[in-house]
Amino acid sequence: MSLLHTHQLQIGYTQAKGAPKVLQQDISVSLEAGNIVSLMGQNGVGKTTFIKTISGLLPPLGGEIKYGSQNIRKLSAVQLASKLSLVLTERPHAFDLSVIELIAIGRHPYSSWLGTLSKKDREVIDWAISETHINYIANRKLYELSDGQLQKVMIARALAQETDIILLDEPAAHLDLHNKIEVMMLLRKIARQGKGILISTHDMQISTQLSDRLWLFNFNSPVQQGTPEDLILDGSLEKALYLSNFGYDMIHGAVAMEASGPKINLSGDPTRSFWTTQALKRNGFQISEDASLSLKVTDTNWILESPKDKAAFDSIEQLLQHLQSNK
Ligand SMILES: Nc1ncnc2c1ncn2[C@@H]1O[C@H](COP(=O)(O)OP(=O)(O)OP(=O)(O)O)[C@@H](O)[C@H]1O
Repeated sequence: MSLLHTHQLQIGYTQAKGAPKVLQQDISVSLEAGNIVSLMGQNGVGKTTFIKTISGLLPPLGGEIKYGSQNIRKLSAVQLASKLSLVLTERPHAFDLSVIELIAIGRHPYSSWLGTLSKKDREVIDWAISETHINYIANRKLYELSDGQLQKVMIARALAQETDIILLDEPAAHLDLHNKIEVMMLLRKIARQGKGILISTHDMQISTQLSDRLWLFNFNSPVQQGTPEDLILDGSLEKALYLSNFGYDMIHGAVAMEASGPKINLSGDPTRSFWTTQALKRNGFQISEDASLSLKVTDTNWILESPKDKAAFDSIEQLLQHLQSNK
């Protein structure tokens, strides 16, 4: 079921001289219930402008935005707030509020005209706080929070809004790895309950591991869409992110380190070999089966063998020191 779709949407902004500047055009996409979509593209390609346009903060320059069967233009601000929640990177203005007060604002579309919270409102607020693991900061003021803590609070507020659609602009920008994984798992769980989640991100883990689909914004060419794996295999992701020049290693999701130094034939435990390979390549060594120098990675050590010599090392650091001194 499509929760949100755009038809030939044109996005951009109005310049000081008054003429509109088009950033992207002919965007026809659909956000389905139960799906996570990542919006990707280079800096300045128009991702935030798109998110702001579909959430009604910026006017479209052309085309159509529909929530279900309703055109966005027919929806009041309160109606829109009951359909979508938005997590932007900007810090909220009301910095003197406490965390719990900010999250309670997410209940605004449902609370009475006096703003009084019902029992249900309180339950939902408690649920949002507990799902995002922010109980320990619930009574702090927003100005007391770190960037990462604030980011989780903004996600909690979006959850408390209980909308079918959640739009997030760079949700992991300030999160450490633990918190990023926690948020990723939470978004996955919520999506599978039937929500549609759109994330604008530069994070490869979020876009390729978590997302069901990618929408790729390019400069001077149409938006591409598909499952992450298809767009990786046909080269679209690499092209959209201008990674071809760097020899981006799409298997490991990392820059392929160019090496032209001595060759080493490496074998052994896969995990330990993976990290050994990374350290060797960073130091200029090539991994090759036709090398006279062989390295066996065991559970406990690293055994280096040349036609003349054999030595064992207890750590990658020791191995590197030996290799560097004999280069
Ligand atoms: N009101 C405005 N006035 C002038 N330029 C603007 C305005 N709004 C957006 N832009 C420009 O439009 C381009 C797209 O901005 P946008 O923030 O949508 O990009 P983005 O894809 O989200 O980039 P990033 O990955 O860096 O966050 C940028 O070059 C930005 O400077």
